Amino acid sequence: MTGMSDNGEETPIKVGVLGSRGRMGAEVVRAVEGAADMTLVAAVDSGDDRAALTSADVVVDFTHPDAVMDNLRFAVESGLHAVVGTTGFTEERVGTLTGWLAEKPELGVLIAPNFALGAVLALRFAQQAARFYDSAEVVELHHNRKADAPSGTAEHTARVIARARAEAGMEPGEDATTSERDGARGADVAGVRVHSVRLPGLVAHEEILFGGQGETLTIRHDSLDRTSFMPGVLLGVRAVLTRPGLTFGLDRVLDL
Ligand SMILES: NC(=O)C1=CN([C@@H]2O[C@H](COP(=O)(O)OP(=O)(O)OC[C@H]3O[C@@H](n4cnc5c(N)ncnc54)[C@H](OP(=O)(O)O)[C@@H]3O)[C@@H](O)[C@H]2O)C=CC1
Ligand SMILES: O=C(O)C1=N[C@H](C(=O)O)C[C@H](O)C1
Repeated sequence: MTGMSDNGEETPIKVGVLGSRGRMGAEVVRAVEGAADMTLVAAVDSGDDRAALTSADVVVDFTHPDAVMDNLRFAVESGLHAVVGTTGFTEERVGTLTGWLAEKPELGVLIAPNFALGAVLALRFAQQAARFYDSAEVVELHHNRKADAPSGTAEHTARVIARARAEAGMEPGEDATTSERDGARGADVAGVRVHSVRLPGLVAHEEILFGGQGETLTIRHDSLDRTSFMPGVLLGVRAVLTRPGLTFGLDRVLDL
């Protein structure tokens, strides 16, 4: 709840959704409509007027990596908190957003590469495991309508693993490959190989594989349905109101 009305009742959080006709946006619209402490004030998709969002307290963005920065600039300029699931956040983009937020220190923006609880836990488990194994690789598997590869989750996971290994003073894992067809060893993300699979029937899945002396460890998460992301999105909407500045990752909100 955002505050008290004149008669002493708590007022619901006013939420606007960007990308509202997409796979995720439509699910967010349903989740907000079903939340007792929220009210949906705007549902905006490609070609719609974003002015409808200005009555919101919080905007939720599930659009496209090419659209999200412009949407965020609009949100910050309009004095709206934002919860963002859209992928494509490079360090440069995070720096740009941080600059915009410096002009509006009361505003909060939460960006989460993945809102599913299990995916957030898998990331944390991978971070803990990283320093105990010689090598790590990530395999992400998604539906074939996905625009970006590797997934934002896999990219973030690889970077977190790389950072944990560097902090532990570890060298890159041994790999004798000298002859390689392009892409056969996946994308190199901060020294960690990331492999992307795209198939109809899949939703969102990730395996983090570690190898060491005589053993492997596999951490796997499966989103079997897009409702898996909704508790995290609603949690983010509630949390962002009291978290000024940029928060990156739902793990921060869950206090893991
Ligand atoms: N963080 C997380 O937990 C999750 C993140 N994602 C990410 O969310 C994003 C969206 O995924 P998904 O819902 O599957 O994609 P969809 O393509 O199904 O939905 C995106 C929607 O946004 C619309 N859109 C595009 N540009 C704009 C704009 N400028 N303003 C308003 N609406 C716009 C699209 O319209 P049109 O098609 O006409 O362009 C479309 O309706 C992706 O980056 C994906 O990786 C997905 C799942 C979970
Ligand atoms: O596009 C998707 O579907 C998903 N996108 C996010 C990502 O790229 O990590 C989150 C989840 O994997 C689903």
